Amino acid sequence: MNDETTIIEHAVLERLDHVIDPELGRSVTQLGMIANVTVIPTSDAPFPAVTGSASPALTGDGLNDAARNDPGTAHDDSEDAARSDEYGTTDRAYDVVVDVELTVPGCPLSDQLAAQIEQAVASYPYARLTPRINVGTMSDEKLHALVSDLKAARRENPFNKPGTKTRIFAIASGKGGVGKSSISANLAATFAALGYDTAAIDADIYGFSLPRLFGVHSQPTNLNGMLMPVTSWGVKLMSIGMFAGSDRAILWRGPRLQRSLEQFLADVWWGEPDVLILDLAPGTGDMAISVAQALPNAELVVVTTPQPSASDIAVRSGLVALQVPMQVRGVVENMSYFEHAGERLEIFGAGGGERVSEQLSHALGHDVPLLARLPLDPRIREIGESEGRPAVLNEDGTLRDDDFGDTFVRLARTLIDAYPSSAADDPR
Ligand SMILES: Nc1ncnc2c1ncn2[C@@H]1O[C@H](COP(=O)(O)OP(=O)(O)OP(=O)(O)O)[C@@H](O)[C@H]1O
Repeated sequence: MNDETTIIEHAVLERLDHVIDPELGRSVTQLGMIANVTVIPTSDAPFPAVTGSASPALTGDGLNDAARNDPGTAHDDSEDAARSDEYGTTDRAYDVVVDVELTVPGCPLSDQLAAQIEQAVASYPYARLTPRINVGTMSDEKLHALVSDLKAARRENPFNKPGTKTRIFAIASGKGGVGKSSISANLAATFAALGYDTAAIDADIYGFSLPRLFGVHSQPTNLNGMLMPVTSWGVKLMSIGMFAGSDRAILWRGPRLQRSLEQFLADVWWGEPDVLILDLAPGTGDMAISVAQALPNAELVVVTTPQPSASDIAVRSGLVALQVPMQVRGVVENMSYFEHAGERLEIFGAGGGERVSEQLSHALGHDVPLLARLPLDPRIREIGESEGRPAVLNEDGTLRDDDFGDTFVRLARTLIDAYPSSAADDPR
């Protein structure tokens, strides 16, 4: 190996530092996924070049100008320029063989990663580099070490650590069928579309809905016992429903379903999302207590429909905050009205959201506002359940530019922009 190939090899490795594994959120070099980089002069290229010749890269008409300007391959060009001055490399051509080791064989994101690595290699501006990517799989030993590292890193940054940046919104309802899952899915999709790194957990173990609402049919990747959430519509998702029917579900879950939330938190690689949405099981039961224990920072949002039969029990789901350290952020009234010929018909009556808001404010001693009222709209069911897309999104994943979209954007911003009113002086 001559000096120049060594320099290019280092430059390629530096560029690969900027290639981020989409699932693990770390660079492929940091994860040990680059087993080897070999730089070989291409046989039919002019070699060696005349040292000190004018460099096309430096005069602005060089190779890969577009790639140089790509922020994804941001790099300290002054160092490269010095190298180019020294070696005059711009008319040289090399094959760059990159041996990539994936964490699991047949990783669904391997094509995406390979393309990013190719782009990073080809973006080197001072020589013509032809990437040759060999994709393999990590040895069990290496994978074991990587997963141990990740687990250690995760322990340093759990969701319940004071000062964690992740805001956790737990969506609760007194009874089933009021739209808690639909609201969880649409709220998560809204946060993601607004640019927040967003995760969602289906904590409704027996009545899971999120896979269907997000059109997820795949299973999470299992990295030696650590699971990667499945990303859909920009949201990192985890649900027991992704395992239904598989042997792995039974093995992983065991008989202790009530401890599922802790397992979702402990066994899944979440990184550090800005927002975590929890779709709780209906009722006032064990799951809310589990959430409060595992995630004391969680903020509860209570969903109700307008009729008293729903709102009375919704109040009880909020009163759980009297027993456990959990902040109740507000109330969302769903199926509030149906718009027909310009008129708002209150099919399920009126006032449920306000009643829940007033009663919880009174009982908890701080303001529990009515945050939003959502219409009864058949598209919520049709798009969510049949098409596997949260109805707040257009087909291209952008937010709907109408009342429905605006309501969710306002709800998301209200939740994220303000901290719970009583958090600062809550002695718990
Ligand atoms: N605003 C709405 N307009 C029309 N249909 C809605 C609306 N909100 C929810 N739905 C539909 O109502 C049904 C129940 O909604 P969803 O599953 O979200 O409720 P849930 O409270 O999570 O119920 P469960 O806890 O039983 O899963 C679904 O078919 C859903 O598509």
